[in-house]
Amino acid sequence: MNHNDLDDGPSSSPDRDLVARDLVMTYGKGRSGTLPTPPALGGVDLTIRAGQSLAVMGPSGSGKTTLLHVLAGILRPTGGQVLWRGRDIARMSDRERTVLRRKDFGFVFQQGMLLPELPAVENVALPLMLDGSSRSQATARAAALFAPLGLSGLEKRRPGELSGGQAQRVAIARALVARPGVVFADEPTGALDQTTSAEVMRHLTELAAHTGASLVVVTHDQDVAAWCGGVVRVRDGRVVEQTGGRTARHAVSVATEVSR
Ligand SMILES: Nc1ncnc2c1ncn2[C@@H]1O[C@H](COP(=O)(O)OP(=O)(O)OP(=O)(O)O)[C@@H](O)[C@H]1O
Repeated sequence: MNHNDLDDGPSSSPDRDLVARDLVMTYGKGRSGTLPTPPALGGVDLTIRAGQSLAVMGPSGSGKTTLLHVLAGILRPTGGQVLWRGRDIARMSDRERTVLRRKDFGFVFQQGMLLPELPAVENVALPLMLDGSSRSQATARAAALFAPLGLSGLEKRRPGELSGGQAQRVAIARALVARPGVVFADEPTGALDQTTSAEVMRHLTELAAHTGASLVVVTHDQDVAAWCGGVVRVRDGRVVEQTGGRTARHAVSVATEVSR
């Protein structure tokens, strides 16, 4: 099997750090005569280094998903900067942010969000085709990810014919196939049992580490967070603690396994 497309390995480059500076996000303005809405993010500074994997944890409503969406250019912050490759994402036009999300970022959501009518391999190939690859090229590159993710033989299945864990592994392949700089995952194992969840996290952290992508995972689950090299704790829209900062713990083992 040829894994040449995956063989760059993690590297560190300040140019590929994702940096948040004094991020503020306030939803709505609050009705006149009422108290102003408290900000969902109240001034967040955070650096996600190239190849680093970080879990974002915190109580419900603390601002985790808002932070992920602002970092990923899905939401425009009320204040502050998100710097990526020398540019401030927060100041980009909607069109530029759409292109950036397609080319530079990958996404894994709680429910895979796969297109139900397409076979698994075409779901994975989609980001490459949107970026101009031919169907045959895109499908070949997508298919090469199935074996490392333990999905051999499932290429032609529709999402409805996959288990929850298999569907999430297909979503992981789709998130990483275009070699993004950063992968954002919001509760990627929220719908899975503990064993399947561990398997999905193993694949997600291994593939991200092997391709050199940074990884940001929002989770309530300590076991899920333990797969990441660091943890950011958010409370009331602020980062109250950051620990760790390594690449994913399986960076070395995957390099061996995937390159075999
Ligand atoms: N679209 C929105 N409009 C208005 N307020 C919002 C919106 N989305 C989130 N909020 C508010 O912003 C705050 C942070 O929400 P967010 O979803 O980021 O928290 P969270 O930590 O991800 O929560 P959970 O763990 O429950 O998913 C909450 O007070 C929430 O009610």
